[in-house]
Amino acid sequence: MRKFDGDKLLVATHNAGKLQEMTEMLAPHGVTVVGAAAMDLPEPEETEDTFVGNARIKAHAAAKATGLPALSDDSGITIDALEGAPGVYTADWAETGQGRDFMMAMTRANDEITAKGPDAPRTAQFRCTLVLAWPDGHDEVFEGVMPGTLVWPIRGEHGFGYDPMFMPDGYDITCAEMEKEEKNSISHRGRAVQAFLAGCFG
Ligand SMILES: O=c1nc[nH]c2c1ncn2[C@H]1C[C@H](O)[C@@H](COP(=O)(O)OP(=O)(O)OP(=O)(O)O)O1
Ligand SMILES: [Mg+2]
Repeated sequence: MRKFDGDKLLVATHNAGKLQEMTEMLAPHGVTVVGAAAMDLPEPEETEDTFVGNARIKAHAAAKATGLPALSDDSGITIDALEGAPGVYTADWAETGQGRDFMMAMTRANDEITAKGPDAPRTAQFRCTLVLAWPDGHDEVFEGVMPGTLVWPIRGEHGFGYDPMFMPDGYDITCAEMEKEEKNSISHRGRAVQAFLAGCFG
């Protein structure tokens, strides 16, 4: 596996919540995170139908544009009662034309599960694929999963996206009720970052 040997890492995301979590998780390892917006990078179209496909698009676009290694994150939620939906379309469910509305997206998720009947499982997984791409076209892929249950009504003010409806296995609070360190220690993104650190450092 190719090593990352810089001290500044371009994280190819326009999502402020992801960027904050990456910064918190990588700072203790001496890595300074720079986001896509700070580098004036455009937001590429995510035209693939897999997490790894879209993560590759974002990482390679940023690496080519800057000449620096770039780490992207493609993530989302897979709901068992909905055969894995919204999956790679997790962000699309929140799209309104005037920005994203995650209350609308979470309501849709709850409504679609409820429509499956009282016995439908409420289990789901948060999934994260990280791709580290270099300007020469090489890349490395890392994945993380967090299993849990979708609760209704939503609870908590922390985090972002679907955090207020996601209760990780082994917890009786949602990701939006956790301290950020706690979420990072068990989350899909946290697990993928651990794999990245184990694979690309040292
Ligand atoms: O820890 C999480 N807690 C709550 N919600 C989350 C999480 N992780 C992903 N999600 C949801 C919201 C996000 O909008 C979508 C991913 O969509 P995705 O295209 O990968 O990210 P994005 O468009 O927000 O930012 P970008 O593509 O610039 O990295 O899944
Ligand atoms: Mg996106």
